Amino acid sequence: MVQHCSLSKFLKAKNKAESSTRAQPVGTVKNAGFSSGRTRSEPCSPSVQHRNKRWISHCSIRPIAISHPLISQARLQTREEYNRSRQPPLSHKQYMLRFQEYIRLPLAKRKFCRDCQQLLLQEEWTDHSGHHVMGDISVSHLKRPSQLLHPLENKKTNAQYLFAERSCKFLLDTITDLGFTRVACVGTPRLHEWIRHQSSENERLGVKSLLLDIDFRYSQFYGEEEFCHYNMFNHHFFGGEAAQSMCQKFLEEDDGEGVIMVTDPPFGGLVEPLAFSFHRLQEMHRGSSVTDKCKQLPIFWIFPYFFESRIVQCFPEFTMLDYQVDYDNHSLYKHGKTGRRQSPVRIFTDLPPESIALPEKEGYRFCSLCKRFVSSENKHCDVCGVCPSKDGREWKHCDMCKKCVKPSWTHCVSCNRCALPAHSCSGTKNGCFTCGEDGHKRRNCPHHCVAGQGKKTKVQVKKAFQRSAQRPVHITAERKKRRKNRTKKKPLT
Ligand SMILES: C[S@@+](CC[C@H](N)C(=O)[O-])C[C@H]1O[C@@H](n2cnc3c(N)ncnc32)[C@H](O)[C@@H]1O
Ligand SMILES: [Zn+2]
Ligand SMILES: [Zn+2]
Ligand SMILES: [Zn+2]
Ligand SMILES: [Zn+2]
Ligand SMILES: [Zn+2]
Repeated sequence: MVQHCSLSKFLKAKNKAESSTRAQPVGTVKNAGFSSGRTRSEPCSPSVQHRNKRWISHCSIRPIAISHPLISQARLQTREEYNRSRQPPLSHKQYMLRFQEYIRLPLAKRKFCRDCQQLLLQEEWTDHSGHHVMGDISVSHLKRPSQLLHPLENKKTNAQYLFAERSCKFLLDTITDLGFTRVACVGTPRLHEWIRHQSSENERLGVKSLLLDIDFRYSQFYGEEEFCHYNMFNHHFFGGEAAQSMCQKFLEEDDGEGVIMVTDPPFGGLVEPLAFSFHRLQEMHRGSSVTDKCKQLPIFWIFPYFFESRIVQCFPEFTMLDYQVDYDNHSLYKHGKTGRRQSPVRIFTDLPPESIALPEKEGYRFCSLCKRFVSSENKHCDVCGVCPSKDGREWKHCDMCKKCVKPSWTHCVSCNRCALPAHSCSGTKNGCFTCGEDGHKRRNCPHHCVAGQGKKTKVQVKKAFQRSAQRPVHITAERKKRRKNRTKKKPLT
């Protein structure tokens, strides 16, 4: 393992990194939170389905608008009004006052409404009669809100896939091995609570965590120094300047040393707007210090491996680790052992890969030629000079294609490339025209820009962000159907 001093040397050296583009001022965003257009005392449906729908609609992540010359003032105003109407009924401060009142209640009086996803004070019980109400909410429940709250379930926008303990443990062990003492958890509520839990059990660990997430339910459990209601698709702090400066203070503490950001965005999200926000968080971390411009906030960005080229376009210094991130509530994204599917979710980082030891007891090994830890099946190819596998299986070298390919592919003479034996030689019927892979079309191809355009400029990234911010709200039934088919379980090909 590379020592901590070499890590900081590395960080210094690489921080000649591009200074990212200044964001357009964020105008309006679609809000998330408890508000459903009804007041807290109005009854709400007890059905689980209804509950999920309600949360999904409030936590949908499509970034709406930034100030833009093509968006009329009137339209911006309408959106602002709409967003105001979606604000949660209480402020973060008010939720905290409620929480203090709540923890003073005896255990028998601590109730939680599962339909409304809300901690209940005694005077609210009658409003929730007929709802699914849990009693005896203990301190350990309150310390593990991600286990109490129902994961949001909208597959397209805001599915809350929560880390399995194995992944939380791996992430925290790695973070502490690398010498970090503060973690900005962007969209990683379970990691945040794991860090807080472990740090309270073991004082010597001493790792602090700040959660930034759009899921406003967490403000019932965490104070303003532990949680910011944040939209990572347009770098918007719902709590305004106060919340933003809380985050800045956290990032700048200890002169910006010892802090890392870990993010696990919803996979349906576009890479560019996310990268845009992460660059802005890095700017916040650099703060106003003129002397130490080279200091950069390191990132663990957790995302599926097939987004590698897109992420690398936005963060050229990032590499992908072989570690397979595992989730509790996603049957597809499980660590592969004994016939289970392998998880396609990986960690992208600007830290040197050789500094991140992957657990040997899970089959990872160090490749001294690639100078990084790789999965057990990922065999080094002497021709390509790398351990080539992306999906964790052993890939094979094709002399005709001059690269390593998936084990299930064979070389097709008419297409002059490797593909699945059952592929259609016209090349375009089912798969992607650019890379030939099934499961997506050319416009969504993660290799598309690499093949066609090369690295994206900051202006292109910014434009993509703006375009995504202006997309219409509606999705046609046809598009919905296509997406549904795409997300159906598919075996590895
Ligand atoms: C795939 S889950 C990751 C959870 C993580 N694996 C964990 O266990 O801690 C995505 C997370 O991002 C949050 N999220 C979704 N859209 C967001 C947005 N626009 N801004 C900030 N957070 C968002 C969700 O609430 C959720 O917590
Ligand atoms: Zn209720
Ligand atoms: Zn290798
Ligand atoms: Zn090869
Ligand atoms: Zn081939
Ligand atoms: Zn062919």
